[in-house]
Amino acid sequence: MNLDVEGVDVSAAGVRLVRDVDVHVASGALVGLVGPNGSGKSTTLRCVYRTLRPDRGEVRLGGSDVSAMSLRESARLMAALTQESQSEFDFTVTEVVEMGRTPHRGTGREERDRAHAEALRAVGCAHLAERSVLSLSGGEKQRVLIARALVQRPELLVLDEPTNHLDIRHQLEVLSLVRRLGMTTLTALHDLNLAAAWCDQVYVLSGGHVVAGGPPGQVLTPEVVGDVFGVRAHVVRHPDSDVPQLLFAPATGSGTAEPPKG
Ligand SMILES: Nc1ncnc2c1ncn2[C@@H]1O[C@H](COP(=O)(O)OP(=O)(O)OP(=O)(O)O)[C@@H](O)[C@H]1O
Repeated sequence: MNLDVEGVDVSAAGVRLVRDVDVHVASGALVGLVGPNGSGKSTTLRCVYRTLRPDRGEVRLGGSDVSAMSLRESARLMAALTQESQSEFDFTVTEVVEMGRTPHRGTGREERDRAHAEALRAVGCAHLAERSVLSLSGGEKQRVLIARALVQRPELLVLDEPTNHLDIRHQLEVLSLVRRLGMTTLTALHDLNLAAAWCDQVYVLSGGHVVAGGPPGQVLTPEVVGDVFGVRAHVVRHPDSDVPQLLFAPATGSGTAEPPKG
């Protein structure tokens, strides 16, 4: 199911947070939102999963305006893994995953148990079912939260920094899992190289506005990265996959010390 964010403006406390944001995610595509801190990535995602209401513009899922849907209806269609998703409560993994079934309450116990088991298997966490989430590593916790999103059986996955706090192996595991699932996915990512390697399309936000969008190789150029992030970037090709990857250095004359030469 495709997602279209069109001409979205959002304000809070009288301040415009994002302006005229257009983002399109084709059915089954993995699309990344990148940009500096405070550029509007989470705000855009919040409009999609409906914790913020745009002042102007529209969010459409499968061609239907989400604001015309009941919250239950849109919760059945999309699942979000947000910055606020981490729980500090002593729930078991199964209990956390069960929370994802809330929009489907009323379905039989058998179907519910099957959905939980399937989701935990998909993220490689079936063996953790009875563990307290408080005892899990950051990577395990993140995968359990993805399982919670999966039991919703959503058409759209919305992820806000799913690789936050994960070591490199777990970052790659989480993105490879998302890729394998083949679901329509919109994700905010800080790491430009992860976005370049895993996303079909990337949108670059700066100051609450989309400044570039398209395939990573066309969008994450030294010029765009230099303008938006204020650093020098060089593009190289990954020797295994040939995807574009970026090497960074402080902008000339930025006053930032150069790293020591080897
Ligand atoms: N409820 C709010 N009231 C006022 N300002 C807000 C509110 N929510 C977000 N902002 C501001 O809007 C801007 C965009 O925030 P947002 O969280 O979308 O950025 P981001 O790109 O996700 O940043 P980060 O990379 O730091 O997570 C920031 O300047 C933030 O302080």
